[in-house]
Amino acid sequence: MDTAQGISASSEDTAAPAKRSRSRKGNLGPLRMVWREMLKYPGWMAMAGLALITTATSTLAIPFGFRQIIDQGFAKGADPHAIRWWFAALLGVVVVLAIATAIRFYSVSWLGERVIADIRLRVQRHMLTLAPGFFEENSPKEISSRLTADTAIIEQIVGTTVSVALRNAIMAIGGVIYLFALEPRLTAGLVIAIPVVIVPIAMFGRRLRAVSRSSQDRVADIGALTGEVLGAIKIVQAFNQEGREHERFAAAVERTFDTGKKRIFIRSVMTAVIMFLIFGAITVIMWCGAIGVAAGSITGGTIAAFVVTAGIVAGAFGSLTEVYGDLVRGAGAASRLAELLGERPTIAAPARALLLPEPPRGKLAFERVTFRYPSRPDLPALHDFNLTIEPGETVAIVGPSGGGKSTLFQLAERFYDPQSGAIKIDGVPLASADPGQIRERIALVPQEGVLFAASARDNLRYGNWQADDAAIWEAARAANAESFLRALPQGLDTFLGEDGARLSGGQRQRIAIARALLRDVPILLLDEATSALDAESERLVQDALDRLMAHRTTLVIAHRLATVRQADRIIVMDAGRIVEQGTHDSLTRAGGLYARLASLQFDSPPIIPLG
Ligand SMILES: Nc1ncnc2c1ncn2[C@@H]1O[C@H](COP(=O)(O)OP(=O)(O)OP(=O)(O)O)[C@@H](O)[C@H]1O
Repeated sequence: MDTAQGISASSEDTAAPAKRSRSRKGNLGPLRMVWREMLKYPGWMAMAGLALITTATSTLAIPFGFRQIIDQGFAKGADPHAIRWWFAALLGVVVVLAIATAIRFYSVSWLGERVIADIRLRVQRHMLTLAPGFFEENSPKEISSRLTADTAIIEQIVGTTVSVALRNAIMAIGGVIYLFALEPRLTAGLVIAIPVVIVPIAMFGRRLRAVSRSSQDRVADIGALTGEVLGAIKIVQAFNQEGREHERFAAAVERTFDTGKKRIFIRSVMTAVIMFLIFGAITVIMWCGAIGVAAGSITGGTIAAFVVTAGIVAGAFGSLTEVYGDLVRGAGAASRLAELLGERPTIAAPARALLLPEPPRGKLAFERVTFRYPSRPDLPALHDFNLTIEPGETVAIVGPSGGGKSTLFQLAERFYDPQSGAIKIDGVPLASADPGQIRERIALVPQEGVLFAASARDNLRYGNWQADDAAIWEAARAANAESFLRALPQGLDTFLGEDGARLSGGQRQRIAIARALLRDVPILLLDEATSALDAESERLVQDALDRLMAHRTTLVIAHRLATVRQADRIIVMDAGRIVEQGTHDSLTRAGGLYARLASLQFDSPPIIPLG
């Protein structure tokens, strides 16, 4: 019974995270990585190994003790002293078994938890070194699932499967030897019976696993659908689509129910078959044994010991049939994690990185830069592009959507390397410098102020963790963020929530500006927000930006008239090239692309060509 439950339950349990690991069947090689991680903890491995051997041997000692007790303890006129001794010994074995089981469970699970903690740390640290381009081809969602689902599979391998395999192998081998010693003829019969029991169980197990897997997929569909619909609740309600969304959800739920029904049906049949096979086998053994007892060739104790040991052996074989499948799943998970770890960063410091000159001047130059995004090799985002921005100069970039404005920022930060040409900071080509040092000199203020799910304080000093509260408030004041920050319920300790959902767009921008002010670097890359702010917010943001840009080299993707008016130079970009440059007045007079764009974009006050 135990075995039946054990096998059917584990067939289903192990199927839970199996969804993503159907590839690379039969290849256990990738598990070497997991083994290497385990070898870092030899003490724990030794303890787990010792406890494993102890539990397996003491489990086998129990039927041996039973036999002695039944044959000697229950016999008429048995020696009470001997009875006491045998029972005490049996209790002793049980105590050892209990303690060793606890130690085995703790040490093996500890190893499982530790190994996945180490793998997660390694993968995350490695991911942070990869260039952003990698995450365009490999979705962060997929990677995060590798960090959770795949590591959970490995945890199961280390924390359960390996221990189950070793313990059951010891018990199966030891048990069969003991059975032969007990009753060679009955054992021979049993050895023939074992496959009769195991093969159908294994077959059912496989079928059940497949169905469980699709059951998991259906559950995942429900999760995805819920996330999608609730995430867009305003659109759903605004378009009166509640009924339709409920129908879609109902269909997904019913599909899940149908697969669930299939799964529980297989499991019910499987339980019946397993019960019949196991109890049938026990009955047959007992029957043969009873004949032996009647003939006086076997004792009652031997029969008892035989049945208990046979149960243990059958259970052990049953568990071993599960192990291989688990190991294959684990190998799939390990290979996906190893793939991530094997990914080489495309952007890295050269062996001998040039140091940027001190003190920083803040000169930024693009020299004959041609660049295509790796995923769009046919389309040059920048084409033989030349631009030099002198220290302290403010250059505004304008141009139609897709013209290559944001690409300039991507390259200045060295998120990508151009196919030809060079980008230089203070005369040093970025490719020859350490990306860490380059980025120490640049502050990026994106269009949408990116906020982390953390306190206001941590959001402000992101990138300058040494900043104390006085410095934070000073930056907040300069960024016109002080008053709303002071009004937050717990001041700087207020949790800003995921995506800073508790702040308005203008407030988020001012936090991003304060963050850049706190970093106090010579080069500023500023992507002005396109979203319209009300007049008061606009004034506050503009005022904050003026302070931020003062004395810094600034490259600004401009969306406001005030910005282009103040810029030392305006660059007009189209299709990856500079098509015009000059000041607002000169470009407006020229009546080219800028004049056209400006009249569409900067609606207040209207631009009247001066020419
Ligand atoms: N990550 C990317 N992968 C592939 N192509 C890209 C990527 N980012 C931008 N592009 C392409 O490169 C070209 C330049 O894009 P870029 O984002 O620099 O334009 P932009 O001027 O900033 O546009 P917008 O004003 O709409 O933000 C476009 O054709 C765009 O489709």
